[in-house]
Amino acid sequence: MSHAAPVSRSFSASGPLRGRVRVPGDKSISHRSLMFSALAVGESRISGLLEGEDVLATAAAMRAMGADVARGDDGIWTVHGVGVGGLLQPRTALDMGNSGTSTRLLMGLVASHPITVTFTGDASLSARPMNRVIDPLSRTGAAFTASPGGRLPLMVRGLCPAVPIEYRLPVASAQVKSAILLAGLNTPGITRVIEPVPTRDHSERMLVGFGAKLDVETESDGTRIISLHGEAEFRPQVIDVPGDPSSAGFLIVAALIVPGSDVVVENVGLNPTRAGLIEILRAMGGDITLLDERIVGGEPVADVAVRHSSLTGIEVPPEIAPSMIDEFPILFIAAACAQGQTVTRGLDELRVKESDRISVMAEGLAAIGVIATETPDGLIIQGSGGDPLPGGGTIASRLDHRIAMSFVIAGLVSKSALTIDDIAPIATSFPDFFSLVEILQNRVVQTP
Ligand SMILES: O=C(O)C1=C[C@@H](OP(=O)(O)O)[C@@H](O)[C@H](O)C1
Ligand SMILES: C=C(OP(=O)(O)O)C(=O)O
Repeated sequence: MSHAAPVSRSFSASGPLRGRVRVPGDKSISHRSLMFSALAVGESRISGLLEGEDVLATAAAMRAMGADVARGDDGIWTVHGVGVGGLLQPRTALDMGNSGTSTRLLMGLVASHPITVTFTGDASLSARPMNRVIDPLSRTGAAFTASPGGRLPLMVRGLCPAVPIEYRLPVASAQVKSAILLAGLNTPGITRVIEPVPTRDHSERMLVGFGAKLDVETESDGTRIISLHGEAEFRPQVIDVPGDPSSAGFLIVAALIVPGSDVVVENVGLNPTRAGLIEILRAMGGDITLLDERIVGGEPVADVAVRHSSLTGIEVPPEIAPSMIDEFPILFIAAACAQGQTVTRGLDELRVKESDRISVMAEGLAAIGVIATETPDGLIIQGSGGDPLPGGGTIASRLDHRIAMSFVIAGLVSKSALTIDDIAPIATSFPDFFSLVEILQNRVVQTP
């Protein structure tokens, strides 16, 4: 599932953004909906599934391991699962494309099944660290043969029955936490993950929804102890996937920085473990109101009303990072438009995403005339005080959807057009991105 040829495109200053748009389904919840439904015996139905390339890679992998996964003409996905412990040996290597979540969570699932699976991916995914899951999963008895540095391509030989482990996370990572819990599903006894810094909790919520017995204790310092009872039996579910707050973030920041904008982004998931961006943008002076707060698919959701605002730079507290980890690239664009300086730190994890998001954003901001200083674990950005950004440069998106989308939004407030060398990666998480931006610009909808 490697990308098509690079698609370069230029972006220039936009008129006000106005209107209402609905963001597509949450990527994290979409991956988990497919994986968990594939472990239930019977038919699960999923509406609002994100149909981005990353999630389609998960769908293909679950099919290759025996589940029946199909999309109806009404957009509802049905999955007939094989049962916990029932995953089959795939005939070929599983191509995970650009998706870290698919790879790491599936490595966990495979680890406790009696199958051997090779995972491959694109150049970005093949540069990302997998030892963070190989190390704990090896303790369950699974065997790994990885490329140098614990990279893809790699092979997992699962062990059944596997050994239940207790593991304290050395990095704040929902992917590592989830990989261990998923290995625990087909393992006798209790698998325990100790999470000193809370990360997104979609796995915990959904595992309980599918019928797993899982207990979470929170200690006085915020450490979470998650205990999963193994040999679970999953019941099929009807799932309504809420909208993706990480995708919404691009449209929310666009409305804040493009003068005259007044936008409602509908159906935004606001799980507290994902809602850091809105908190920080409000602290910067963003006019953001939550409308019609409700529960969708067991998750808090609201429509988010946003008006153009004068933003002020702030120091972003590092503790908030896990709840907005994928939103830092677009926060940096908001900071570039704010009055004064924005300081971020504690963002080491950004260096191991689809690209090194600290240095790639620093390089891109420099290319469009924004002063940004790279530190070992963050960026310090001097804002324009609401003036247009100079623009004019060319941005290397480096197979990273969030870098590409962040600079599309920067282009909307740039004096001279900026060029992005490759916008194709946007399809990994937000295939409708351009249509939604164009709807808000009241332009004719065009696909790139
Ligand atoms: O569990 C998940 O669905 C995800 C966890 C995060 O990764 P890490 O766990 O590596 O921080 C996030 O960046 C990724 O987009 C999705
Ligand atoms: C980091 C991301 O995804 P993944 O790790 O699944 O590739 C992301 O979507 O920003």
